[in-house]
Amino acid sequence: MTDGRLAEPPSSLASSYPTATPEPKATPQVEVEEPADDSGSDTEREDNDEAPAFPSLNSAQRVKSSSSTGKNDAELMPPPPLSRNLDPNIASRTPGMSSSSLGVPSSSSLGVPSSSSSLSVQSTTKPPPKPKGRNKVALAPGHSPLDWAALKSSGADLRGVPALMRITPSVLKQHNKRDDAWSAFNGKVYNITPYLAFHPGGEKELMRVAGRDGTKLFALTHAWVNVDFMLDSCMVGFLVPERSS
Ligand code: HEM
Repeated sequence: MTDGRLAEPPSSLASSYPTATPEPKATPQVEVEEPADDSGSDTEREDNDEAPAFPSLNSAQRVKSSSSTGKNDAELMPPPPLSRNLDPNIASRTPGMSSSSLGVPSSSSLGVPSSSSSLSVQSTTKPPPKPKGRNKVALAPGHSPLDWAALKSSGADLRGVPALMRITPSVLKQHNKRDDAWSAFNGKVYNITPYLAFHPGGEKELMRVAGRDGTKLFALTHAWVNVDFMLDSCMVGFLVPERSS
């Protein structure tokens, strides 16, 4: 059995661990005066009252490791981040903080306007502004752009004239009815009657240029539309100035 002496380090060992336990000689000098009824060897009793070192100074735990944790640096848990910028907790991020340090492209680099917070979600519920002066209409069945492409390449006569003509503004003006509508675009005159029901902007809009030069209005509405390609099979001639007589 242990009698307390076993836990007491030999004087040689104690001197080799100066910081592990208080100096054995310092404390006993104080405590030896307090117990008055103790008998026997004073020196031994002083040592017995001393709390044993735990783990024992010569224990296997102490021997096998040079550090107090028994683990080397590689086995230890890494220290907490020094800066909260590195904190993966989203709630701790400050608004507008650069996210480049987190490996995330910043909103400004993506062309996304930043609001109060770089992490805020941009609202996508706002509808885009409706362009003014433009309004597509619902085309009747069989009158889609594909249907028009099929019709104009079918070989059907969409011109209504045997050959291309020289057309003056006064002559053009005579063709301003729905069933006989001509219009000039970029110096070329087209029979627009066959295209009326296929026009995505509606018959009414297209009839605004019937019997006159529609170049300006066409360019103001949809300059990207290729009228030459759309109405090539409807061409009736070229717009020329009035004859001076
Ligand atoms: C005969 C010549 C014309 C042709 C071949 C033509 C053709 C077209 C085409 C292909 C579109 C669809 C455009 C798109 O989806 O981006 C369109 C739309 C439209 N067009 Fe024309 N167009 C002609 C003349 C006109 C004229 C003279 C007007 C005059 C006011 C007009 C008013 C419109 C409108 C308001 C739309 C609806 C645009 C939209 O909201 O997307 N078009 N047209």
